[in-house]
Amino acid sequence: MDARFVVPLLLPIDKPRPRAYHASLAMATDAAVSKDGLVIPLIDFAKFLHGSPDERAATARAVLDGFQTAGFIYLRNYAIPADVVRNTFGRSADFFQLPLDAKLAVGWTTPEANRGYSSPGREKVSTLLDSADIEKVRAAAPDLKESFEIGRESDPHFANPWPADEGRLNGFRADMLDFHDMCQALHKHVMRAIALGMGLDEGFFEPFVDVGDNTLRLLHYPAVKADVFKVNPGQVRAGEHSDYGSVTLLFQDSRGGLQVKSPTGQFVDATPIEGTVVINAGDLLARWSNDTIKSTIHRVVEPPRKEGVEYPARYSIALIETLPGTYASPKDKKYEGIKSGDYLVQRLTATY
Ligand SMILES: O=C(O)CCC(=O)C(=O)O
Ligand SMILES: [Fe+2]
Repeated sequence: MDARFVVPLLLPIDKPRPRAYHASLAMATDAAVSKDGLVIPLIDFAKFLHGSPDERAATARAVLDGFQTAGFIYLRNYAIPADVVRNTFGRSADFFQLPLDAKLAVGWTTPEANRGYSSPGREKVSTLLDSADIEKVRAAAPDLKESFEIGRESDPHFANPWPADEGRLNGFRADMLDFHDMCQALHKHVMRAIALGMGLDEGFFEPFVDVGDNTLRLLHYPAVKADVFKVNPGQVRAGEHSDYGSVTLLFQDSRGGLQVKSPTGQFVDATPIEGTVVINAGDLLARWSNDTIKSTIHRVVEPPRKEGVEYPARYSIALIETLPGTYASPKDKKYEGIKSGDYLVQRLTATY
């Protein structure tokens, strides 16, 4: 994991915005979610990728505004072809159908490596920071999920453990690395939009994201008896948490269950919308932006359609990227500098 120092920005990014700014936001976005004071915009990213300078600027401001208000956005036309996303979901299902011992053979080892397979119950995401506290909630209600983490393939210190390239898993590694590359390109465009939205040079973040230190995370929430959620009221598929990195790209299937905490403290459904990717800001970006950007709590619970005795499996794929520090003047600075790699290891150590 590459360790980079926090770079404080000296830019007043929270100046009152002129009226025209809000008018341009209205043009660039619809709402994907609007409930209990939580408005998550649905943004046409083609207008950033291929639009006129005015369209690009308005889209960049909409992206930043979404991260500053909800902490979440939905993008459509984000330039990863739909059949590539579909294929990646299919390959992910192939992986999780392997026998348990084959998956354990490529098991997750350490927070520093953060690569490999975690069986159901291994990881407990939460808003807690202390390992003993997390252990208590894990024992009471383990997360009903399994995952496979894929890190940067060219990392000089850590190698990705790959399942044998045969049978159903033939070509799995190549497909995952291709998808990892496409996500990394999208991540860079999103960071360019954030920079432009902030009034910075578009390439401002490039030196911090050029290495591509990100984790592609395949997630499988197995089919589960519906009464599991009734017997244990604290039971969830993934506990409430915020993400650790800069931004997370989240591809979800059509099952539903993802919920985002509203400003009034209610969990609101982040309903899947075909052809979109959900993107949320993580703790490092919040910290780095002096909390002008929100790292919003979210979780995965039983699906909203509560018919039948068993809920079908849910799959999702997340790309999590780490990053380095925005404050108007040194006295406004809320956090000390931290290396992104050290921060991630600190959080992962408590979680596993
Ligand atoms: O599976 C999902 O929809 C959410 C996953 C998530 O929040 C995470 O991996 O951080
Ligand atoms: Fe998350």
